[in-house]
Amino acid sequence: MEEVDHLAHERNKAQFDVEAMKIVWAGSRHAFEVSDRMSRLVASDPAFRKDNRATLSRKELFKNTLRKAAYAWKRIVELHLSEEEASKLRFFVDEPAYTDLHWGMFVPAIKGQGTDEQHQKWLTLAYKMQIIGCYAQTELGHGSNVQGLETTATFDPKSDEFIIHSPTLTSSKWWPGGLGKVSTHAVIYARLIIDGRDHGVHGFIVQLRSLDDHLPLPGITIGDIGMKFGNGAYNTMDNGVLQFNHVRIPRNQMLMRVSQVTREGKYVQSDVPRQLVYGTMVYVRQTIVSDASSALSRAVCVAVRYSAVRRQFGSQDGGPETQVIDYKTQQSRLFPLLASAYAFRFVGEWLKWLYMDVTKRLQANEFSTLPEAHACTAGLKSLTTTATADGIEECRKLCGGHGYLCSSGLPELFAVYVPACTYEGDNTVLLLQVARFLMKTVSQLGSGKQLVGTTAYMQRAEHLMQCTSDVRSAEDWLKPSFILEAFEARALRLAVTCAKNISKAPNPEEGFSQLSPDLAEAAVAHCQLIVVSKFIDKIQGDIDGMGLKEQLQALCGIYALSLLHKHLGEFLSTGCITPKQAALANEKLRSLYAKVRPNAVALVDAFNYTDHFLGSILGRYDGNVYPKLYEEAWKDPLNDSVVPDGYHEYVRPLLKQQLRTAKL
Ligand SMILES: CCCCCCCC/C=C\CCCC(=O)SCCNC(=O)CCNC(=O)[C@H](O)C(C)(C)COP(=O)(O)OP(=O)(O)OC[C@H]1O[C@@H](n2cnc3c(N)ncnc32)[C@H](O)[C@@H]1OP(=O)(O)O
Ligand SMILES: Cc1cc2nc3c(=O)[nH]c(=O)nc-3n(C[C@H](O)[C@H](O)[C@H](O)COP(=O)(O)OP(=O)(O)OC[C@H]3O[C@@H](n4cnc5c(N)ncnc54)[C@H](O)[C@@H]3O)c2cc1C
Repeated sequence: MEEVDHLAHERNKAQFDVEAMKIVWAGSRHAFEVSDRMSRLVASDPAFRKDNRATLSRKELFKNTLRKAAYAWKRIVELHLSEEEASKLRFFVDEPAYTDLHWGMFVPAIKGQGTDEQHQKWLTLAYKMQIIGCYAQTELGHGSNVQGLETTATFDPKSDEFIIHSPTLTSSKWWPGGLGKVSTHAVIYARLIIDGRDHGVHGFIVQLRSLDDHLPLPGITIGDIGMKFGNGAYNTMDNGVLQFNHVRIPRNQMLMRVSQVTREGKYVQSDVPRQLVYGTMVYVRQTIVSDASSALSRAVCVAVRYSAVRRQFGSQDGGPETQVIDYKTQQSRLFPLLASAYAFRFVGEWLKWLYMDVTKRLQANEFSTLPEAHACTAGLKSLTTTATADGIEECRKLCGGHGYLCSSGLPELFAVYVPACTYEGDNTVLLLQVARFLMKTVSQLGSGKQLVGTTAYMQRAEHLMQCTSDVRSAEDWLKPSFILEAFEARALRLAVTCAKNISKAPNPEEGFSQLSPDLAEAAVAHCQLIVVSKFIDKIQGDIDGMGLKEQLQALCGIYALSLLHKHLGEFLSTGCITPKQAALANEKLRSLYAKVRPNAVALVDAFNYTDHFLGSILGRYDGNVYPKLYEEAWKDPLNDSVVPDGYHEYVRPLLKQQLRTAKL
């Protein structure tokens, strides 16, 4: 049968070159080609089928994930895929698995915190998957407060070993992905004790299970922590619990790049800052920002396509009803999310650059940009994951009732995504890290110290603290200088107000604690400024292709002005803009929605997602939603029989009883 593109009329309206936008979205032609090839490879292989996840039991689900992970590895080896291709392939398999932690945290922890000899020994095994590792930091009693971890690693000079021990119930490792059922090894974080002295938290490589029969090694108790939120979803992952009972490991299994313990039991702190023990978290937070753009763009792709297919009300003379995407309220909820997906993509690209830059500097023992890298990764991880989790849920609502069906793909996407607001640092805790960094920076204002990087704008404090916006027309709100000034002034004024209020407290710690809700808002304002400014930088760079710049300018305007609208109270109360200018911003926003409307479907096509990856009937490329939804309903196991199991036991007797009562 001939395939019909129900969205062809939408695609024909596009005013830009979609193929060129695909390259911009991917980051480069090379990145696009790799991504495109890997997504097709996965989509065309029935072994990677994923449409049955919601109906599997936990055990079936988990075994299925093990099968897919093994098969993915087989294909990676057979096809001699590069690291970049392999990681894209795993991404498109789209199923959380122990391999995420092996490649995403275990390997980077050893790379970042291990010595050359440790790299030689452990990375060689890990790269071939001859050992499988996880990242075991969090405990039952402490996650956010890493310095509060209780597991101990006591040096025994007689045997030249560390004794790893869980002294309390709350010191049980709890949550690490891959730990519960699969990992043979872990990088664990424990307090280093030498001669009774506590040297704080350090990383150690510990073997957990036998490489022969997979049983836990002596002294190790290990298991899965149980079902998590949602059907399918993150339950493909074996988040685990782990207790140590005086487990011995050789001294050379402490990760010794940051500090060392000698044969004699001497603790040696190198020039490298202690905070590098937290380095893996900086790396992963940076990857989480790019992942946010992937998750949000996926939900937005579903909601945009479905909003163009769905019609309600407004039929004139028996003609078709209105496409719901034409309702201004739908646009005002949907287009800021579309714009955010692009914004997070570009800020993620920049953050990757920042991370690579700081890594190069660290290798050359230059540590000055580490605090900024920490603040940016922490803050942007927090900002983008919060917005993405909320955005996925909004997309579900934008799809009305059908969005609540598993076959829309949105419930599972939400359930898989929402822990990103907690893992790798609770989002509020991370904002407070940014706030600390901001308070330090504000305290340096006027000291003559040159501010660089993302706080460079504070250098113009004198102007930004007293300026009022020069915006006179709605059109002015498209000028980057006006947008930037408003966002800079708001961020700086919120931070300076916090600093002033903290200084009134009996001591800075008490002040910080009292002001923490305001500090978190100041941190959000600073992070939003970063996203807006990186979007503007992107547009001002090399963008080739018909109509691309215009579309990106419109999206950038929508991102910035919808934030201005959402946080209007802050922009007005800090005196950065006037109510009249706020009204002009809203006027501009409305015209930008109208500009994006004919391009909306093409703008989500530019994500280049296969139907397999989207996993959504509502978001199908061809828009053929209704027949497929109808077809899918009949596949539900509940429809295997006409009369359901349980009818004769529980329904029939009720009906009979009512018949008897009726006769009486
Ligand atoms: C392609 C691969 C993708 C892989 C993706 C895999 C994803 C898989 C999915 C899930 C995995 C989830 C894994 C996890 O969740 S692992 C556990 C994560 N845990 C956390 O994030 C804990 C959060 N807590 C902390 O980070 C810290 O405890 C803290 C909140 C920062 C506080 O720490 P501490 O008490 O030591 O710090 P202070 O506030 O006193 O700060 C001391 C100074 O250190 C600086 N600092 C803090 N952290 C860092 C850092 N990471 N890097 C650099 N510097 C840091 C801080 O700013 C202070 O500096 P100052 O100059 O002010 O003294
Ligand atoms: C799906 C998933 C996967 C995970 N994978 C791993 C893994 O692989 N390895 C690993 O080691 N860990 C892992 N974790 C653990 C995760 O990193 C922690 O749960 C996370 O860091 C949050 O810490 P917490 O649970 O202690 O939260 P808590 O700190 O107990 O947070 C509870 C509440 O207290 C608030 N709060 C806490 N401290 C402060 C403060 N100072 N100021 C203001 N408010 C505060 C928080 O905002 C939050 O609202 C995973 C967690 C999840 C959910």
